[in-house]
Amino acid sequence: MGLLVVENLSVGYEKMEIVSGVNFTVEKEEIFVIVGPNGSGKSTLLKGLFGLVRIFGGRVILGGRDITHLPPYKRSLLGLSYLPQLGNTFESLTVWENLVLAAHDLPRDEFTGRLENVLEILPDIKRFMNRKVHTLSGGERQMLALAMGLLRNPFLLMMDEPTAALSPKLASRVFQQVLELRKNHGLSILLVEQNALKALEIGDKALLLVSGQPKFYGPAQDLLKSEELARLYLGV
Ligand SMILES: Nc1ncnc2c1ncn2[C@@H]1O[C@H](COP(=O)(O)OP(=O)(O)OP(=O)(O)O)[C@@H](O)[C@H]1O
Repeated sequence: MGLLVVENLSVGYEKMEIVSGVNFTVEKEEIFVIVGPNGSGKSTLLKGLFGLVRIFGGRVILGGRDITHLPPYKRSLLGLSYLPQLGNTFESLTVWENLVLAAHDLPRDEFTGRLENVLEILPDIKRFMNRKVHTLSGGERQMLALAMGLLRNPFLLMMDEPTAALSPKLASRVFQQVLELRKNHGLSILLVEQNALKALEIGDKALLLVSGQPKFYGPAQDLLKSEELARLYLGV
């Protein structure tokens, strides 16, 4: 049994089904990559896994438990963490205030210890702890969003295009961090990426979505090697 099992899942908005009939499994300590052209439904699928959009059919099983219809906060308490592409921080508040908010529903006495762990993983945050978020660079904001996700001690971290709007150098750092989170902290990571080539290089398994339909599911290396799919859909 995988850590996250997605069975014949279809998701969308109101009357519109956007993603249809998706099946995949994410194992412990696996990096799972979702790629596909613009508008193919990658973000919608991720939102579906976190309970933020309408489920049209299928099931989502986390650690053996059916979470298909659980609200997001309950999924979060079960160890699933979701970093959205936009609006993942509170701009007019300081970094410290954002971290406190991210942990608002956790036991108070756990906050200090968890924050220490997170600052060990992302020490750079200490440098801008008292700054307002709107004064941070794109890379610093992304780091804060990651810290907010990690504070919740997830075992499965879902990231929606964490390298969007970052320079190639900072994007490489994010990919490096993803590898370290797996290696040093045993996390599983589900990564939606525009930067398909780089993401597939660090990924174990991959799903290719095209117009809401799964076109490929299997080892990430196989997708990279498939000249036809890579050329047609990933611009490789
Ligand atoms: N709130 C919404 N209501 C209705 N349709 C939406 C909503 N959000 C997204 N869509 C539509 O769903 C489709 C899939 O969008 P989605 O953002 O999931 O794609 P994506 O693969 O993540 O795209 P990108 O790579 O450009 O971020 C698009 O046609 C989009 O216009």
